Amino acid sequence: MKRYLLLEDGTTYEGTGYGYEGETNGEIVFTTSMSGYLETITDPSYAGEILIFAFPEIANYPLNLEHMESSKVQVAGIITKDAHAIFSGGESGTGFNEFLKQNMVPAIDGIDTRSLVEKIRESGAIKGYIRNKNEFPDKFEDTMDLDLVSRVSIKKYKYYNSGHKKEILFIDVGTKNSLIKRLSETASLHIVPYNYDFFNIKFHYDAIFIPNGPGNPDHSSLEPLRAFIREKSSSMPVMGVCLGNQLIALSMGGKTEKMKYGHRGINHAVLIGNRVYITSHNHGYAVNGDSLKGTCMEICGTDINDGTVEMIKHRELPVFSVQFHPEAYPGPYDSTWFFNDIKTTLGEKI
Ligand SMILES: NC(=O)CC[C@H](N)C(=O)O
Repeated sequence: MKRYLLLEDGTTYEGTGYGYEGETNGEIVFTTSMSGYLETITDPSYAGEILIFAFPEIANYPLNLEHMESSKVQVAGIITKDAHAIFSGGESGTGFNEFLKQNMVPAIDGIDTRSLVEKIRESGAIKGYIRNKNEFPDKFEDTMDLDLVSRVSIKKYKYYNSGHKKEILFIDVGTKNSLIKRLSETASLHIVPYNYDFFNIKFHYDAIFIPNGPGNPDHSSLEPLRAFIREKSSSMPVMGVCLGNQLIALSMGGKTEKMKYGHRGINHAVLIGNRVYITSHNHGYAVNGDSLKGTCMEICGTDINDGTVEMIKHRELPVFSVQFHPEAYPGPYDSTWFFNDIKTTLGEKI
């Protein structure tokens, strides 16, 4: 079945449709990961985004549903060069095509993803539609302006007792399962929605953690959360990953900005101190380094290729966060020391 990718700049790409038969729209972004396709498409940070796999062969190994990073596929759509879409097998017995149908996510294959990625590298992330007809919509919606966190955040408080005495207030702005798993190796978790009644919390907790999540970190719906981080950071450890890192920077008087086309992939080199770590990335926004001047936060890690701020910490207090993904999934384990830092911050032995 023919399907079309329609871009805001007037370009049309024709391909073969697979997955769900409806249409979709979003910001078109690309990942350079060669593996971990299931972990990637189920990461809630991708809400509102149509994902191009820059690596040509995708879904060429079976789905193992245990590797899902949330309960469903979160990308708005998928663009591939050569997806092994009907490949079935593995524990689930479900092929990629069938899985995307069940998850109501449209995909398009046979696209010249190399030229598309080059276009985005030149002009920046672009809005687009995947449609069954070659007909441009009246308007290209800016999905990054939407309150995406409300779509993916947990709806009700949940206690995750991992047998550890220390307790973390884990604010779910769109977490990946692997982050919950990694943190639960250090503490029990009070997992709360992003819009929880933060100033009336009755239970005890020793630290706050804010994970990854979709959309613009400066969105107005996140202001009560930023105010809470601002207030609590003077009295207890606050740590974060990706969206969490951006929210901490904003809370402390810094600014964030939209990147030209973001970082999405699993081999981004980050310099921290005098060491380079190969890290997993998925971000379209970044902390503006200059905006931290005169604040209590300092930059302690940057991306080697473009200087993007990748780690910040408080000059005096135990408040620190990373833009990259130390939990990997998918990605290399170079930066798992981040979880040891959390452990020692909580007074636990490594
Ligand atoms: N993975 C994330 O947490 C992404 C954070 C934010 N939505 C961004 O794109 O930069």
